[in-house]
Amino acid sequence: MSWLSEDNDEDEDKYADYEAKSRPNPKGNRARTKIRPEHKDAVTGRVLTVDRGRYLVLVGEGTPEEHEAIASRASELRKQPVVTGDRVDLVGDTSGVEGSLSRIVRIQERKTLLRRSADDSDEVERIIVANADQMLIVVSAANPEPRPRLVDRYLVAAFDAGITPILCITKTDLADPTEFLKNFVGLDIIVVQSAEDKWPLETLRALLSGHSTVAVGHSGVGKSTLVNALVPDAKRAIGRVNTVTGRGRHTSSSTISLRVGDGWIIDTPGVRSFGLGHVNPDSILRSFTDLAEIALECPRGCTHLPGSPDCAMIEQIGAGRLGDIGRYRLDSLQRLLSTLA
Ligand SMILES: Nc1nc2c(ncn2[C@@H]2O[C@H](COP(=O)(O)OP(=O)(O)OP(=O)(O)O)[C@@H](O)[C@H]2O)c(=O)[nH]1
Ligand SMILES: [Zn+2]
Repeated sequence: MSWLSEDNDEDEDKYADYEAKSRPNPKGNRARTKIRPEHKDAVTGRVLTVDRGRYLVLVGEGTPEEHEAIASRASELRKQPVVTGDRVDLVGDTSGVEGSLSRIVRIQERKTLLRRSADDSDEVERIIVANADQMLIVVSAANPEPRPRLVDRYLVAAFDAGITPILCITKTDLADPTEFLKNFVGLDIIVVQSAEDKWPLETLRALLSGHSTVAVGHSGVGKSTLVNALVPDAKRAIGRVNTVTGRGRHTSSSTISLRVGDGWIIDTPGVRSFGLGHVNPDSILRSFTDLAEIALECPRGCTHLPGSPDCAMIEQIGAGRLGDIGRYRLDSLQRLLSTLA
């Protein structure tokens, strides 16, 4: 059976007995009394990719027995999405041999969770990736034109999730990114530049080493090109940018984890928007520790946006506290907060 199979539930019969025991009493709404099996023999794995109800899971990571297994999701997890990057417990046939199918019975506690809320272009909230500790925000210097607001949105999502952002600006052979990059000088983030035939592979490998890095970017910015250069076996589809609209075709359709040295890069499909309805402004302020300290003196409910009455940050930074960099940082913070306003 292909793990790309459309049918999510064809393995259910194998577990019919188990299902029957764990189903709630159809008549009542009493709590279930049956104790579920504890799955003591479960093995742990890393979800590499998800495709139509099938999960590709890496089992025995870093051991001589390391292999990929295909899994479905136990019915008791039905309401909980399992996403790329999740650590899961598997039962059943975890051998990974052709036709084998195991079953995810538990999702281990997540260290981070990157989400995007429903918005105009996508009406459901999506969890993009679990357990990433870095976000590589890929943006092109030209073709398509860089959009600071989209980068701001990625930054907000990263700060909110407690994920460290890194900015990678591609296609610097086509345009000078200096002006664009001025938008981000107030942020304490690493910026990497990339150009055709001058891929910053050593720099990126060093940054990715030992981390789980989710790569995000608007379609067509050259993210797949970079990922392919970093992980030559990955063969991520590379699209052509439509020269009329500057938009890339959607060529990569699923989120996938790829190994880069002793780290992981998690490539996501190019997105045009990034809903942030779930984000609390306080979580953004927390990422600016120097400014957060001043904000303690702000009036209750202060939004810190330009024009906020008696905002301590605006007053003190305006008066030179933290110097020039303070002004840039306040600008950046206000821009990020305004994406939520
Ligand atoms: N001039 C130039 N072109 C580049 C560079 N990087 C990528 N490209 C081209 O940009 C186009 C889009 O690249 P992709 O790697 O498919 O872009 P993507 O961001 O993965 O887009 P999706 O797959 O739609 O998410 C391709 O034609 C690439 O050859 C670069 O540094 N300079
Ligand atoms: Zn304030």
